[in-house]
Amino acid sequence: MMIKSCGILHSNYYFKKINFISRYSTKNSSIPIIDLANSYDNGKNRKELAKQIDNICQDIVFFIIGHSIEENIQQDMMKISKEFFLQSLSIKREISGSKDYPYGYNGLNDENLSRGYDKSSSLFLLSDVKESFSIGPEHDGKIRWPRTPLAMPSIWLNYYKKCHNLSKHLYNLFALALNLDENWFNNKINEHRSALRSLYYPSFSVPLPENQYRSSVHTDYGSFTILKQDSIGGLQVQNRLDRKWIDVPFIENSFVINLGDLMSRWTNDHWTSTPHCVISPTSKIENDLYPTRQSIASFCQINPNEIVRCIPTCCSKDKPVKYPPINVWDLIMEKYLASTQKNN
Ligand SMILES: O=C(O)CCC(=O)C(=O)O
Ligand SMILES: [Fe+2]
Repeated sequence: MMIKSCGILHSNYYFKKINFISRYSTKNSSIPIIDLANSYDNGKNRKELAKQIDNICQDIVFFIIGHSIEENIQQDMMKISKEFFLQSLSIKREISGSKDYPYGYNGLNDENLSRGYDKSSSLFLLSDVKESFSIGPEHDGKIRWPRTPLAMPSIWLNYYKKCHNLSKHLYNLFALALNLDENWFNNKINEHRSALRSLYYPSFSVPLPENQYRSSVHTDYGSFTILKQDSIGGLQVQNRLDRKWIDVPFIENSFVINLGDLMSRWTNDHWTSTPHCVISPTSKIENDLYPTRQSIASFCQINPNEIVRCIPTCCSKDKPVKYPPINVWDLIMEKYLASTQKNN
């Protein structure tokens, strides 16, 4: 219904408070779901949503729905990645990472993410039971693609572009949530080094030992991660307030957003990066195997030469700066080399 007052037309809808947040709750967890659909065209909505994002980021990860990445594009990405992983090891090993090219293929036992997170407890852990393939941005030199599948470059680059566009929207919301100008992050991501990584956790027939994970406990290195997972489960995150580990369920056509280490540094721990891991499945499927699992992580990184220091709105006399300024790429490489033990 339209209301006419003082010559200005308003619709009732305009005044209605939009509910952006719902929650996925189980007996021992509750994870917020943010619907972005109404946040694209309307600045007022973005500000309203940003206030709620500030509260959520002080606590835990969140899901996003109503985002801009079409479902068929997500499915193509999962499908072509699976085709890649099901090839012979020799083809996959043709593109492997190094200090100078921290992308490409990592096979079973090539990585232990907890080594870059908690050196002491990682000594007891065996390597992660997973495979991965990663790329960096096109503007950072030539991407090394596997020989096959032939359609991989076009599908991956399309997905990469979509994630970057979505990340720009999320950066704007995070800036508003931190009482900054909406564009505050723009000049920090114009030469970004965001990485796209597809993960494949193979099936197995006997339970993994207690000291082995599919992905061991870690925090991500960049600003935040846009994570797509399949319906198999296993992802767990640690709640900031009570430090409890909770399962992250599968929600169709959603992404999990978890904050990385740069957010802790920028915000002086007002928000912190979320420790997470992937545990092995507890039940077998028909063919007497524990099921495979797939996920796609888009790690949103900033310009490599950027110095990250506390955001002015996050420190005061009562909240002195905790972290010294740091060059971003140094921090990322330190963690990458620790978890992969690649020193050349
Ligand atoms: O596979 C997942 O769901 C999570 C993977 C992950 O946390 C990572 O690669 O950093
Ligand atoms: Fe992660």
